[in-house]
Amino acid sequence: MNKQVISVQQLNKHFANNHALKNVGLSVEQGEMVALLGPSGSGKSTLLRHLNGLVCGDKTVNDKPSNGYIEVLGVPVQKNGKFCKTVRASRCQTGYIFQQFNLVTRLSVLQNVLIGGLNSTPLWRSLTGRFTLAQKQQAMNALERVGLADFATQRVSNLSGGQQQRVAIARALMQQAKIILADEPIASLDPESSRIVMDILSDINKKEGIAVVVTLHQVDYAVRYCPRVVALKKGEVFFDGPSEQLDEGTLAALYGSKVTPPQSNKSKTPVPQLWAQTA
Ligand SMILES: Nc1ncnc2c1ncn2[C@@H]1O[C@H](COP(=O)(O)OP(=O)(O)OP(=O)(O)O)[C@@H](O)[C@H]1O
Repeated sequence: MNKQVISVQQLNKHFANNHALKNVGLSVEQGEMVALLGPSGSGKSTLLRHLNGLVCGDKTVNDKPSNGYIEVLGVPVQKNGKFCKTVRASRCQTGYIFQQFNLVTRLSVLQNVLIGGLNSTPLWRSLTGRFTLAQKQQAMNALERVGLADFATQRVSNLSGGQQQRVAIARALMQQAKIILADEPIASLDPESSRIVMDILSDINKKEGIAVVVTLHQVDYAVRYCPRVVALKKGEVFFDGPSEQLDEGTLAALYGSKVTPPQSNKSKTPVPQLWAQTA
């Protein structure tokens, strides 16, 4: 049996009176590629941010102390609505990809990738920007991996959105992330750039065995790239299973409107049509 890399138990999160996550439980094993689906506002980003220790769950549930617990890569992230001391250790091993790339656009592509290795760099080297030859080689390898080695010296601001997202993935590789959490990584990209970014994430998942959890609005991309789908609805886990089991009825109940399920996730042809949800 594969090692469990993410464990979420009884997670609740309120924002004032808004119950954004309701008793969420989730378990992800090493090597899995999981799509997180659900209508807008269903809690996908909030759940990802909890996994990365950016947000803490509720301390109490119905006036009783919460039993909420999150563990990532065997390291406790938060327990009973409080961060654990080990949260930083887990964050160092977690690559986080944002919709808006989160790069330093005035720096070069290579410098942005090198930033991914800062956790393993002494402070004085980080502050002076003096990276070792080995680190530069590692960063170049990461850029090679996402097909951007030729862009290493370019300013990030000169790159397209799709290319910038590939730099963000290279940065996660430089970080030697053991899992990747990607929050709507293709939401602002055109279909061709989206395909390239999803191909790269899928390749990293398959070749390195890195678990990937990716929030998506496009059901077709989820089915094509992710063998497993977890769908949230109004903060609750509504569906958790093989993506091929996402039928028309399930999708209609999830999104509250008719959504045609893609034919097959085995198809090698380009993703033909987007079933983007804006509910
Ligand atoms: N920092 C915050 N402060 C207050 N409310 C928040 C905050 N973050 C999220 N919420 C609320 O929590 C709920 C879940 O939001 P979340 O962004 O997780 O949904 P989502 O499924 O990722 O949506 P989308 O697909 O539109 O990004 C929403 O009602 C949102 O308004």
